[in-house]
Amino acid sequence: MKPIQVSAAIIRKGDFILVAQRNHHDDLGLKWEFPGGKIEANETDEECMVRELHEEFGIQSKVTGFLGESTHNYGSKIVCLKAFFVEHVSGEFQKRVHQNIKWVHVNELKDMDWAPADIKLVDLLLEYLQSSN
Ligand SMILES: Nc1nc2c([nH]c(=O)n2[C@@H]2O[C@H](COP(=O)(O)OP(=O)(O)OP(=O)(O)O)[C@@H](O)[C@H]2O)c(=O)[nH]1
Repeated sequence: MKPIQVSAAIIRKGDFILVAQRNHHDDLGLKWEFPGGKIEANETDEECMVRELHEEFGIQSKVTGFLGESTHNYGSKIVCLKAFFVEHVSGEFQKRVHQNIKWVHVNELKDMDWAPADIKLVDLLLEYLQSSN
């Protein structure tokens, strides 16, 4: 099975990170994720990131760095998630596709009910934040 390539955004405001809850109608409904989505043909990971954030929230953004990746086998599909640090450039966040979106303090990230592929990314993010303090 070929992994599905997905870009996921780490958007930070001080000690808070933007997290999104998958719509109850969707696969992995009500699990929390980092916003983003599947890479389309002829698109780089970074272009995908900016496009998805515009589609999902109506914002303009730019990718400022790469955190790391997590590959998870869901049985019916394998997802390769690449997490990027993203800066919010302009526009109000609008909740267009998710059940919920919220800013969560970094100390509370571990307590969220994450999509399984994201658990490794949360660990990478916490390590990164500890080492950059
Ligand atoms: N955007 C995003 N997708 C994630 C994360 N973690 C994770 O397992 N995924 C999976 O990666 C895929 C992302 O595709 P998408 O966001 O475009 O999702 P979708 O609901 O349209 O997918 P579908 O076509 O499988 O229904 C989904 O299968 C989703 O379950 C995450 O943190 N962010």
